[in-house]
Amino acid sequence: MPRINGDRRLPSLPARYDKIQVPLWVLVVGLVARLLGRLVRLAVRHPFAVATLVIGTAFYRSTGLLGFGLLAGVVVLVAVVWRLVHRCSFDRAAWWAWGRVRLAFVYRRRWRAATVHCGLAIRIPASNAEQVTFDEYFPRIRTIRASRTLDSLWVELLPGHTPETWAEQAEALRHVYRARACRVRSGRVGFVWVDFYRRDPLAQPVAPYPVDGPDVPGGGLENLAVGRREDGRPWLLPLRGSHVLVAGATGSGKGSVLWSLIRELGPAVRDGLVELWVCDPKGGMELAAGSPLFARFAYDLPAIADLLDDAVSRMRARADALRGVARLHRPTRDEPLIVVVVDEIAALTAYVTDRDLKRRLSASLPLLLSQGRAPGVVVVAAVQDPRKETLPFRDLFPVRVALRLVEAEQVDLVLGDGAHDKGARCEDIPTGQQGTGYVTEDGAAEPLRVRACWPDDDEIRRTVDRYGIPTAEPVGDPPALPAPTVTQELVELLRLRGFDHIDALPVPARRRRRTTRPRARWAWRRGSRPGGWVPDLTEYGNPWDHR
Ligand SMILES: Nc1ncnc2c1ncn2[C@@H]1O[C@H](COP(=O)(O)OP(=O)(O)OP(=O)(O)O)[C@@H](O)[C@H]1O
Repeated sequence: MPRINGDRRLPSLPARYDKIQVPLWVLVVGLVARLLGRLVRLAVRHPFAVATLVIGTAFYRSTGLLGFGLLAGVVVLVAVVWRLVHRCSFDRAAWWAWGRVRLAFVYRRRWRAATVHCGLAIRIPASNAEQVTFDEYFPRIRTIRASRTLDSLWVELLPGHTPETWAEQAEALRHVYRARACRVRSGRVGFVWVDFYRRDPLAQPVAPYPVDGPDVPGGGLENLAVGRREDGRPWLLPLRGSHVLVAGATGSGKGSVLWSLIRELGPAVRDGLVELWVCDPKGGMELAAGSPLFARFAYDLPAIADLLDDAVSRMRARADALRGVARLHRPTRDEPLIVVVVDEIAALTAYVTDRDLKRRLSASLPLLLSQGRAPGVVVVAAVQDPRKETLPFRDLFPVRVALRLVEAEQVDLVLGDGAHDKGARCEDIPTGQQGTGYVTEDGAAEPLRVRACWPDDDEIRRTVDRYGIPTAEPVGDPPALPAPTVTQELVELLRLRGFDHIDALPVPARRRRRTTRPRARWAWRRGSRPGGWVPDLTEYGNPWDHR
């Protein structure tokens, strides 16, 4: 009769182990050896802490409390002098020491319980006939990096675990350690970084970084420092050889990302290595302030279509010239990097009603996005609604930034599938934290939380004054004339040209009422200006044209 279990043997049943009688001295020697082994292991793993403890105890025993206090005073004095002389190395050492303290007293203290309760430890049943037991395996913390904002633990994965296993438990770990946030980043194979954030470095607006001089973070067109990362380091955006899409609901701060980028390009614009071709389909309101920095600036649809067609022509000419010479264009003064900036790209794709314009725009934009990277014509675009119907060629942008979004589903549309599950909660970004968002970086599996710098109007003005090109001519309707300064000479000149009286000008109704006020008329007749009253002649047109 065939056996139910085939030819396999039955698993062995737990059985009572034989007891071995050992002499007492063997037991004592064994325990002492074990204790010594643990001490040696402790000294090897924590040499600094053990050395401090040993030296401190020895000093205390040989000199007493006074000597020990003196030693502590000398240590503090050395630390203060060190900090004053070389702040950078002092900070590094201080954060290192602080990290060790937190590792010992915060993380290691609750580590075993935390990993068991979050399902990150492995328990294998090892019961025998006498007792129910488990063999437990805990993930090991290999090292810690502490900084002002976060503690990063470098953890060795147990067999069968992946970075995703840990990412799923990030929220539970956050609560165990009372952290503001916990994120998991994959590291080398078999390891993960578990970041516990104590403070939010992005809570306050980020001041713009210097763009000139020795303190410039990043460097080059591959690393433009446009904001701050959650770990406190500068957020570096690659531009050369890439296209950048910034998606965010209205008022989420897309403008600050665009302005930070434009500001960072200021020195390269001044040196002639970059040309900014800017399209502002929202009527030029957002970006017009920077027009002296722009080689081309268009804010009505026909002008934008012309600009994009010209960009395609330049791209094709360059591609012909570079064929067989280089695989990626290197910006020079003769052939600068062309950065096409488009604020609200949906206005060029989804909301155009004119058929001809629509045809031209829907041909040029995908061409630039699919072929412009290598010949040095890159596109930086902002969009409010990232859905496929609004932006059909969204996937052609290698670098995508998601600011505050209206719906959770939009996160994956911008950053790629699974980004929301990996922690990019763009719908939870507070409305008051404009410029905050998530970005996926090359090689990083998890989205990175960032906040764009906030260049205010004064900073934009300073940038324009410093790096603007005086010859730049805007494309589109001519700009409004600046209000002329009304001086006595101007009034005399107007009289000479046939205007005997200021009332003879073609005054609009509202103005006429104002200029006929007795005080104002008196002032004009006397040829002086009453304090604080500056007549605005803009509505008259250019006074030099009145003949
Ligand atoms: N990085 C930032 N830091 C602090 N405040 C910011 C930042 N970015 C924007 N703001 C504030 O938010 C306001 C709206 O920003 P912005 O105009 O850039 O939004 P937007 O996304 O471009 O909106 P829309 O799509 O409606 O033009 C700004 O006027 C400014 O006060």
